[in-house]
Amino acid sequence: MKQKILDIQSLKKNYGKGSNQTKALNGITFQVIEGEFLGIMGSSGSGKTTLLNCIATAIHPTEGRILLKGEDIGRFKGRRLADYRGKRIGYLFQNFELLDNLTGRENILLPPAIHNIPEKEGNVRLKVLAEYLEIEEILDKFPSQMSGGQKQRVAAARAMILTPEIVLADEPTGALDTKNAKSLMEKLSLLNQEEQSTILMVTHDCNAASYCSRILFIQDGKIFHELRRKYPQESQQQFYERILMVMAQLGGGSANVL
Ligand SMILES: Nc1ncnc2c1ncn2[C@@H]1O[C@H](COP(=O)(O)OP(=O)(O)OP(=O)(O)O)[C@@H](O)[C@H]1O
Repeated sequence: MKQKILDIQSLKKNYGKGSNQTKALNGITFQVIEGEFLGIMGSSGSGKTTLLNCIATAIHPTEGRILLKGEDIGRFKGRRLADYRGKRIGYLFQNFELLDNLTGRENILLPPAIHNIPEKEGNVRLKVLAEYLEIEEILDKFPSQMSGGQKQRVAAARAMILTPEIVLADEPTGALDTKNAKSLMEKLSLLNQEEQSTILMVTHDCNAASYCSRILFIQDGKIFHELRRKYPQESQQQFYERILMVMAQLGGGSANVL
């Protein structure tokens, strides 16, 4: 039986006070299972980034709990909190966030260096990831010498170098053209299948979402709908079409993705 990695329980987040208050998250409950590739979709302002920021411990929820393998992340302090942020979760940002003065290899090997992981161990993992992500040829280039797609694949290797329990991806295809977005999604999907890496991805992009095994749609801080890819009978194209239909119902901000 697969393990529950993340357990989000009745999560609420309010910004501001009184009449100026925004209920960004208004009671969100869901679980992420080991090896799952879960997408979070919703129109602009629906609460997706707030949710990701709560999981990343960048902000504190107003109410509710987030458990990682049964441990309440809201109680993590000091070393445990640093381990959670630095090792137990991996983060993939829309704008790559690579350090410009380091090569691809150095960027990827930064997390193991920070966490005192033996160099050999980091290099072994790097080799595996570089092959999956097809970045062997660009490891010694600087970010300024890479294309957007290459930067994001290097950033993906950095997010996964310490084999985190879950990878949080915030609009990872947002700054990529269609071809590079497809290539990135194929590689993330491969890593998800081959290594059973658990991925939680926020996206506006219906194409990117069609690589997920399940999608939660958020509206006004609540879960509005859930779609699950039907294996093996449903093709990715059929899943994509079902995603489009839900996004059309969500209206508003979704219009620009259709
Ligand atoms: N720091 C903040 N202070 C006040 N209100 C905020 C803050 N951050 C977000 N909000 C509000 O909370 C709601 C949810 O915002 P959030 O950024 O989580 O949405 P989102 O779904 O990620 O949107 P987008 O797709 O545009 O990035 C919005 O109404 C937003 O204006």
